[in-house]
Amino acid sequence: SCVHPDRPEPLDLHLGMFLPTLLNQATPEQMERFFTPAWNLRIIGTYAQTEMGHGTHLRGLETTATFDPSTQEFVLHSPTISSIKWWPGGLGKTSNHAIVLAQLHTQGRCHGLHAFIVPIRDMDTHVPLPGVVVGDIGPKFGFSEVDNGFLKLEHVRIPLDNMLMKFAKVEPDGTYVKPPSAKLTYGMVFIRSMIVGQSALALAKSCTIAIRYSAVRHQSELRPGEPEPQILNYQTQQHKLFPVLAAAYAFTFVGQYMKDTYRRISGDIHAGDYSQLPELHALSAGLKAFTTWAANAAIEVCRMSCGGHGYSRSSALPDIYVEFTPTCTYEGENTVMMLQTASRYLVKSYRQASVGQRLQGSVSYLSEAAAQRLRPRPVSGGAAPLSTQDLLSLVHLYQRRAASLVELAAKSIQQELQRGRSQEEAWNHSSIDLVRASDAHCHFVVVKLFVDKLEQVDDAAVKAVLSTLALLYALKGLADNSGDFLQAGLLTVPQATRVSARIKELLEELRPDAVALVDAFDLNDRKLNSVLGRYDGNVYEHLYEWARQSPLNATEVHESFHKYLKPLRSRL
Ligand SMILES: CCCCC/C=C\C/C=C\C/C=C\C=C\C(=O)SCCNC(=O)CCNC(=O)[C@H](O)C(C)(C)COP(=O)(O)OP(=O)(O)OC[C@H]1O[C@@H](n2cnc3c(N)ncnc32)[C@H](O)[C@@H]1OP(=O)(O)O
Ligand SMILES: Cc1cc2nc3c(=O)[nH]c(=O)nc-3n(C[C@H](O)[C@H](O)[C@H](O)COP(=O)(O)OP(=O)(O)OC[C@H]3O[C@@H](n4cnc5c(N)ncnc54)[C@H](O)[C@@H]3O)c2cc1C
Repeated sequence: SCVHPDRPEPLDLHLGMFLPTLLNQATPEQMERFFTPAWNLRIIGTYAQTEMGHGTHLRGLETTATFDPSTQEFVLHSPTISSIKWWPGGLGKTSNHAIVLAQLHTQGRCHGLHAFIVPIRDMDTHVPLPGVVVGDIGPKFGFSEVDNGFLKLEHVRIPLDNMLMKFAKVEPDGTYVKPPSAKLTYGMVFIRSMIVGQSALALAKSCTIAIRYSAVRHQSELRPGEPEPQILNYQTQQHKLFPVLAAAYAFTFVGQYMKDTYRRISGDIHAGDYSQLPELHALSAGLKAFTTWAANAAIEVCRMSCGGHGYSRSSALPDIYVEFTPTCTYEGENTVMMLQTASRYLVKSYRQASVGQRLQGSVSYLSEAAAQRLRPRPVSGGAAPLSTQDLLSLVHLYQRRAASLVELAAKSIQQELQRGRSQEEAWNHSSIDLVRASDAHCHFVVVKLFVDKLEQVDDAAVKAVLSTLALLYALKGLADNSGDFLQAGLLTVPQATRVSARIKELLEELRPDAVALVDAFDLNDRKLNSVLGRYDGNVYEHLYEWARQSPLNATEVHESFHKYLKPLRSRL
């Protein structure tokens, strides 16, 4: 990042996971011994959890850490080819330490996954230590700046005090002391919470580039005989880009909320109050999946809306995509995260609400829905009147859609059980519904947070344009998911038609402010690194200059002419 901020780099894992894991799971003595040198880059670490055979299924990880009381050491070992640690960033060539997640064995019993600090390279020569086989996993889709690596441990011995023991402990005689909560050793909640903000940044960069370029690009004919219009004047171009702009603002507010919530709840956890950990896990897992999936798709929309020049690396959009897309996989594969939110939180909350429990936090609406189910349904049974102007009524609509889909998933599980399926099979045969329920829950949270944020805006003009963006975000989501709302009886076909018409009006309303709204992200040219997204709009001259710098243009006649073309001609 000394060359360019935001590009992935080998130290990302050291900064983004190694240090935070020490902060969350090291004892004060371990902080002294490891954090200080790690902060000064004497120790450079990574977070080695995933193995060749397992990434999602943590309980299936095979690396072992066996306590040897005779020497007061743990023996770290990779017992199978599939147990080789695979993927950790900075592992291949950069790190000299790793936090290794391994199955802890002591006094003949396995106590599950725990974290161990394992030196892997000599601190002075950087040569791999005895018993350590380490290297890079080879070229990837992107992330070429990062040495994602493999690590094979052959009976490597580390001191007892290298197990991160803030929560769980192993006594010198090998006695295992349980953590106050088994959930504390999972980790990853911090980085998932941070990724929500990364989704917002990726969206802000992409729509800044695409909207600025769409304001300077003139193409085709809108009215015969008139000059070629800005492509931003085409309704289809607005329909592609303005919802992305709205999502960029929405996710910025959600990212701030996620950071604040993480800070608040992790403070409670450090004070010994674990009661909010399930909400934090469910929210961070769900919003990480929801925002990265949405941003991943939107970056491609922005690239394609720039035509051929969008495909050029000069636009920066290919790099933004290649660097962002693994967020849908790492830190918890998105489908699995959505299932976590649904199975470990939403369905559990639905069942609690169904027996009259008053729920708090982001699922409090499920209590309302449960109470609603007990009240007699209105005879009409039809959808409530729809306002395409009133944001609060739209928030309520999203809330009811989420409640409906959570109920649908819970009932699906019930029906599968009644068909005689086992618990596990019943859940698996309802997993499509579970993912839909999580998606709808997260969508409601995003819409609600966007509207809540407007209450904090004092400037009338800013509030007006943000309200227009919030309306567009909510109505576009309603149109894109109209099946859910129709199926839940929350929308009629005439209302869906009105929504489409209102979206067109909002696109027109936003057109005059579109460039100002992306300028407001205040992403300077160095951060954007995009010829198409330049603040001065001077695209063509800089595009030509950028091409001229291409290494292929270092010589007028490329050596390939003499090496291949000319000899080929002589043989024809
Ligand atoms: C600083 C800004 C960032 C800039 C960038 C910096 C760095 C770059 C960072 C990242 C990119 C590069 C690196 C990427 C790193 C990685 O990818 S690290 C590896 C990530 N791997 C995963 O996330 C694994 C995903 N799998 C799992 O989490 C578990 O297998 C899963 C939860 C899916 C299932 O585990 P299992 O043991 O089967 O649990 P259960 O489903 O049975 O649940 C048991 C209970 O535990 C609760 N729980 C589960 N996970 C957590 C958690 N993380 N936190 C808290 N609680 C958790 C769950 O709710 C259950 O609770 P109940 O029993 O229901 O009460
Ligand atoms: C760029 C990059 C950087 C990474 N950096 C690190 C790192 O620094 N440290 C580290 O430890 N790891 C790292 N990883 C690994 C990453 O965490 C894993 O790839 C991720 O957790 C997914 O696990 P997996 O690859 O085993 O995929 P799998 O879990 O095998 O997923 C494959 C498919 O199976 C599906 N699936 C799996 N389980 C279930 C289920 N229970 N229900 C339904 N469907 C399921 C998934 O949805 C997916 O479609 C990195 C990965 C990438 C791409």
